[in-house]
Amino acid sequence: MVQSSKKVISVVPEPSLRRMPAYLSFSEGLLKKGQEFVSSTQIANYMNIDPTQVTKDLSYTSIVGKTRVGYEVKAMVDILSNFLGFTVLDQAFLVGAGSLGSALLLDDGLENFGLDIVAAFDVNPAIIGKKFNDIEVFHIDQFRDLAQEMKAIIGIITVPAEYAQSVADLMAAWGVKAIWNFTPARIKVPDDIVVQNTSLYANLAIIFNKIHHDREKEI
Ligand SMILES: NC(=O)c1ccc[n+]([C@@H]2O[C@H](COP(=O)([O-])OP(=O)(O)OC[C@H]3O[C@@H](n4cnc5c(N)ncnc54)[C@H](O)[C@@H]3O)[C@@H](O)[C@H]2O)c1
Repeated sequence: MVQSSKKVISVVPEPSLRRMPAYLSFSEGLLKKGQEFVSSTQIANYMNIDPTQVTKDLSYTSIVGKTRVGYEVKAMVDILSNFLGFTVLDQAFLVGAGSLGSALLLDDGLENFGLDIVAAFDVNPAIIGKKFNDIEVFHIDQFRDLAQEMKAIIGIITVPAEYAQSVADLMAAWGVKAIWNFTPARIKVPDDIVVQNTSLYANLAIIFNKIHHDREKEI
């Protein structure tokens, strides 16, 4: 079999992608302090990982290190924020403007990471018509019409778990490309829709597991 010498552009492994926002935040800090170059060892020490892992992760991007000096900090900030999609704003809808949903609507930080929530939906008459951070909450029955008008491509689900699938169906029928699901329910959507499940509680379970394990070791 003839091996092609052409470089294959590979899909970035999820663990590498998960580390990249931390590389970005670290290099932004260095840039503020006026540091021009950073080595993979310095990044690795900050991250508490091996320098070869840093080099491997960054090799998925177009960042190129220079022998002896390392990576140029400004280029790292620019390339990583582009690579992670943080420099382009993508529009999103949020369904379920209760305590978690409204907190997300009030979070200005999401825009810095490329997420622009343009409208929210709920079924509670006490919430409909309210604005959080200038984002209006509409009745869910208005979803189809407003989706047509606003053309958001990301759907955020923050409803009680039992309604997650029906909301996901509505979003899929409209044509979102990705769903950020904060509910503990596992939703089913067509394969071409990206689904990311996020749970603070899962992280809490890891914390508890670790501290309980350490406590057992002490006994
Ligand atoms: N991922 C996490 O870390 C995390 C953290 C907190 C809560 N949650 C989950 O997020 C969800 C919301 O939690 P919460 O504490 O904000 O609850 P909440 O009750 O405060 O808010 C839920 C909102 O959804 C609305 N709603 C209900 N059915 C709807 C429907 N069919 N269409 C549109 N809106 C509808 C309700 O009126 C309410 O405003 C739950 O599934 C919860 O388990 C996840």
